[in-house]
Amino acid sequence: MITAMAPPRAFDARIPGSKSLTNRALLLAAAAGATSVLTAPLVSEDTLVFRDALTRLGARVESSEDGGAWRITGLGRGPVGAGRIWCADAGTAARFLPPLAATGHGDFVFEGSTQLTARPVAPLADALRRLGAEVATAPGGTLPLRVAARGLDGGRLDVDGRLSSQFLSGLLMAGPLLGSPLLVRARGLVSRPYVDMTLALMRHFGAEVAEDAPGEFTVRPTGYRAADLRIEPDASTASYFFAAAAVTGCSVTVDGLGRESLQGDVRFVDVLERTGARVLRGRRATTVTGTGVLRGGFAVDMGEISDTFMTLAAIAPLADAPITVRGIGHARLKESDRIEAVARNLRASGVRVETGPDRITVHPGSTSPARIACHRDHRIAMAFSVLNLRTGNLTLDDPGCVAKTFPGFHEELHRLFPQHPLPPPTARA
Ligand SMILES: O=C(O)C1=C[C@@H](OP(=O)(O)O)[C@@H](O)[C@H](O)C1
Ligand SMILES: C=C(OP(=O)(O)O)C(=O)O
Repeated sequence: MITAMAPPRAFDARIPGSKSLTNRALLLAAAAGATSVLTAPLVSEDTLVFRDALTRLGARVESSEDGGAWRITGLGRGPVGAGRIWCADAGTAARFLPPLAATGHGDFVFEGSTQLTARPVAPLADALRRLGAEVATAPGGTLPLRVAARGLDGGRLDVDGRLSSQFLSGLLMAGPLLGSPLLVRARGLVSRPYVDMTLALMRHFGAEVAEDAPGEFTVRPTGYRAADLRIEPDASTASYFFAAAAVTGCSVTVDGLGRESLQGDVRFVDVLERTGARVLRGRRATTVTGTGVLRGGFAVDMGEISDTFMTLAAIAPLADAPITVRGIGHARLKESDRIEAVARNLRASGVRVETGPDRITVHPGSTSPARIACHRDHRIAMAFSVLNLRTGNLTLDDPGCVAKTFPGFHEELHRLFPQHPLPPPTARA
């Protein structure tokens, strides 16, 4: 007798817009001379702080009545005036906005949270100084960063890209507002797909930028043209829902995130495929179907998609053999030292873990009850929530920190997987 297998339960996950696309599009629209409309922008701490910062720098941003679109009327040049600009926890604000400010005229001071202040901006400050800008940072090369702006000419520039790609992205986006062409060469660049996203969006807003040789760019001083853009769902955020499919043996589809996505993190599904999940890559949607069993016994370089390494590392104890992630040294400089944060939390729940400067190996094992230390890092909270769908014995010390990129994370995970506990309203974003 042949018995038909029941098809896996299938869900559509509602994933909010990409942070990286939203903040780039906000900046480029604010630098353009007319009005641009962004549809389906991400509404979260990182994008609201970026939007407020641009408003302080002189752009006008209005929300549609349902909040589903933002209308941005840009300046057509760099900002003029003076002000203190609050960047909160947003690396994109701290690294994209100072180069924009340097192309204007006035006095701008960029400040951030204690967490953001611990993250480097020195390579960016150095690059701006070499272009002739007057820039000061705190003694360790961190925020607060002050720009005394009086317009900026282009020129030839080497940028250190080993710690973050955001320095290069920020400089490239300022390029069309300079007085002459900018030729920039990046050394040791990490997170390359984010630079491709920068180039694609700059071109969408009318810029002329070319990659003359790998890592060498020319930006022409054309200014920007207003343009409309629909923001794709965030691929890093989608990784938690795809991983949830893999560990629970169901099927999760994210609409609007297809194989032509501008986001490198869409490649996280290739890594899940190595664990045995089935992946369907459509032009406009991606589906992951899991088996509930994870195949381990491999090493993978996630240096280009490092925001998703914790999604894999957190579920790795469920695999049948060790999993090693390498190439992720720069993940130590994000909202937390992410290699240490993942390792300590897994060890606290009884899992064997080894780390190196740019790698982590997680061994199979069952987890004992533990309180997960989030370090105010949204991705630690979201990644360990996926592991907990299977183990049910983990609690987060700070569930509200997901608000940096997905304030509704707990509600959406709970809607699809009711075993995910909803934190009390006071602990939520
Ligand atoms: O440019 C961007 O939008 C980003 C670049 C990446 O940072 P690094 O270049 O510092 O790795 C990524 O981790 C961050 O979440 C967003
Ligand atoms: C590293 C991150 O953010 P950012 O650098 O933009 O603050 C992130 O969202 O994982």
